[in-house]
Amino acid sequence: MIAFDDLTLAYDREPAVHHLTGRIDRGSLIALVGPNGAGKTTLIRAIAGEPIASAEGGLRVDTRRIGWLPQQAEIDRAFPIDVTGFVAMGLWAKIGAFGALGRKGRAQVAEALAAVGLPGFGARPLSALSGGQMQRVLFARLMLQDAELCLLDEPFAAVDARTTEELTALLLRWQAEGRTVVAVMHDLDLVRRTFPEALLIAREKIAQGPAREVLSEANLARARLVLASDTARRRDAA
Ligand SMILES: Nc1ncnc2c1ncn2[C@@H]1O[C@H](COP(=O)(O)OP(=O)(O)OP(=O)(O)O)[C@@H](O)[C@H]1O
Repeated sequence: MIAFDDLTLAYDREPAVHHLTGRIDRGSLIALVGPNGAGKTTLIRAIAGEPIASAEGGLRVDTRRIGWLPQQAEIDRAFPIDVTGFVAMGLWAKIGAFGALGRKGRAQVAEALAAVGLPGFGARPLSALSGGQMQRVLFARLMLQDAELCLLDEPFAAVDARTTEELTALLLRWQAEGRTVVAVMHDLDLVRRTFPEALLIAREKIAQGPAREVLSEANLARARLVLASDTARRRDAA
């Protein structure tokens, strides 16, 4: 589904992702992990098709049906829209941004809200949701996109244990439906428990494979070391 070929992504000539080679197979459920500043968000944004200041090497993504779940901080919750209107954005590819939602669309939105545990929340303004409820709403929108490739940036940040458990079950369901799911993750215990596969990066690739093996103490220590020495080298050069 995704192939990296000596991929380097940089801002202001500082590489955030460095000489990354590898692939993510169709149907994978994979966690993208690494220390702060490792390049995870940069990489997932590039996969989503966002232009990055400077890109070298190859990045191939084998579908245009991509669904994106941004970090919550990137969403303007004060925007005057209700939950139905927001979740319905997931249908834009089908009905267009200005198309009428219609009875079928409304039913699909209601079904998605029920699937994320928020039945009857459609008329609430976005600003009246808790953080965990907002995360469920983002999952509902992604669900309606019916994407082949689902990309999620820190989907469980600031979400309680029960919500995390319920939303994780959705990721597993999407994988069982044949979708490819890539999620930037910080909770390594959760990754070990629920993700079959992980890709650990520290600008460069540290390891990829079964999550429990990738997240060994030795690999995590190497990731921290690579990032710290890279950062120190940049500081000395500055
Ligand atoms: N828009 C930008 N302009 C310049 N530098 C940036 C920009 N976005 C990110 N960077 C830099 O690129 C590097 C990688 O950042 P990125 O956000 O991809 O890391 P991350 O692994 O997602 O980090 P975190 O776990 O802290 O969210 C960092 O050094 C960061 O400062």
